[in-house]
Amino acid sequence: MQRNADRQTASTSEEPTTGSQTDEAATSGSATGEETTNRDDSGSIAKKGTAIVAARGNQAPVETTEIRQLTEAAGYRVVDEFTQVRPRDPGTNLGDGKVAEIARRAEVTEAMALVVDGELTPTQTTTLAARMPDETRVFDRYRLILAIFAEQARHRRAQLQVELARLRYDLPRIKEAADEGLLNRRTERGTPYYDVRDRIDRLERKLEELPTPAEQFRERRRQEGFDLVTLAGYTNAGKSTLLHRLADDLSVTDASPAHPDETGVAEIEDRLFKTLETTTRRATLDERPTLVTDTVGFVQDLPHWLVQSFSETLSEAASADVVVLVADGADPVGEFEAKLDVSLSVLDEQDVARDDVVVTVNKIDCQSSADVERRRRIAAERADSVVTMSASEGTNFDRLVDAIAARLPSRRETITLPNGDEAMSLLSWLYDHVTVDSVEYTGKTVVITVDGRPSVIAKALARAEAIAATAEE
Ligand SMILES: Nc1nc2c(ncn2[C@@H]2O[C@H](COP(=O)(O)OP(=O)(O)OP(=O)(O)O)[C@@H](O)[C@H]2O)c(=O)[nH]1
Ligand SMILES: [Mg+2]
Repeated sequence: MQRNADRQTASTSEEPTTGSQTDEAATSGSATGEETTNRDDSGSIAKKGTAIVAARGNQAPVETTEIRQLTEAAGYRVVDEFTQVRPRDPGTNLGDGKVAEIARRAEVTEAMALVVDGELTPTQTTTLAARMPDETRVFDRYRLILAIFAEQARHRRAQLQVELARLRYDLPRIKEAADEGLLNRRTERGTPYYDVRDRIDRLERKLEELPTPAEQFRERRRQEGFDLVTLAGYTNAGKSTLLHRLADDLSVTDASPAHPDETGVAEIEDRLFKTLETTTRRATLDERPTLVTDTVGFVQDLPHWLVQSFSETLSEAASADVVVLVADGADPVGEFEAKLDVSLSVLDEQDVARDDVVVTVNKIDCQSSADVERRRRIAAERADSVVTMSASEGTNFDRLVDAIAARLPSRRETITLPNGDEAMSLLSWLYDHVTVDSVEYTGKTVVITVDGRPSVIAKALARAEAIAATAEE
């Protein structure tokens, strides 16, 4: 009961029409502690029908590319767009005339959504919804992003994070709605505002208590001698494409995965936010066993509270040996530079050392060599290791692997063993776990030179000592 009351308070100010099924599921699932999602099996967002986007700017032309892409990422087909170059109208954001025009168009196109680029106040949302046809839901930019995240969240932890992000978004709005008299209902436990604040507190505690399988998994894998590489960067830059190229065996899914993410095959699509949770695949880089993790793409103008809610995926970067920052070389140069700066500062915030970052200028197949060079220089001003490449065509892929390998922690050692079965068994283990630079047979002994993660080399040396000790007995 309480849940419904909460739900209503959260939706009164923001969602004039009811939330989607998956929105409901994500909310109720976390409130009751059940694992419930109404996703379809493919994990994709169901097509929801048509949408109209509207954007306001201070001068023409008003940019609509990203809001259109976001709307498509949410599962809508954009049928029309309206732009407005006028100061913000306090009542409707867009102005009465424009709203009337949009309403007529929404009627004709049977639009299921009106997406306004920017932030709407609760009053504006209510007013806009009242003027649109009944079936047209009204979203602002952040509500739309939250809806995408809610639908894509597969695991319990991600679902809780999404709900927390939604509530953080709702809280100031609920307060504003209450102040404006749009909301004066009290629930049995208090005011809607305090109910939501309580839920935020509860969720934060719950998230703190939940074990983070990703962390445990990483620690174990590190012990086992895997190097950890994380792919980061803006949405649509080509991270998942690169993961496909780096991974060992994408067609095979592990029957008993050590971690739920490990079965995942990262989806590649020319759509924003295709990857909303991390996916990890095995790869062999310079003969070293590596785990490569694909992460959620950054998006321009993502508010801080939203970034915070997805800190877990960013923390993948912090615990990696190497972070490959994938930059979209097909972006216009100004945008390329701006996004690179934001990406690097996000990594800085996560305490990723610049030395551990390899910047890839991706999609060079889309640019002339002069344009590629311009972008390479911009990247080289900011990071020591820069590779220009095409993930989809494989151009310079080897250079990227070399650049990553050069940054993996390593220790070089020469191991001398008495020749025999034991030595051969250790040698085959070494081939699996480190780079074997040379093997020399000198009759009674085998001299092996290896290069690999310090923890693995230490393990190999201990095994070699044990073999030598047994041979002496
Ligand atoms: N021309 C060209 N297109 C590429 C290249 N690499 C990736 N793409 C395309 O760019 C689009 C986005 O690629 P993804 O790999 O899904 O991008 P992503 O960074 O994983 O995106 P998110 O999961 O949304 O963060 C797809 O259409 C890819 O085919 C490239 O080197 N050249
Ligand atoms: Mg992806």
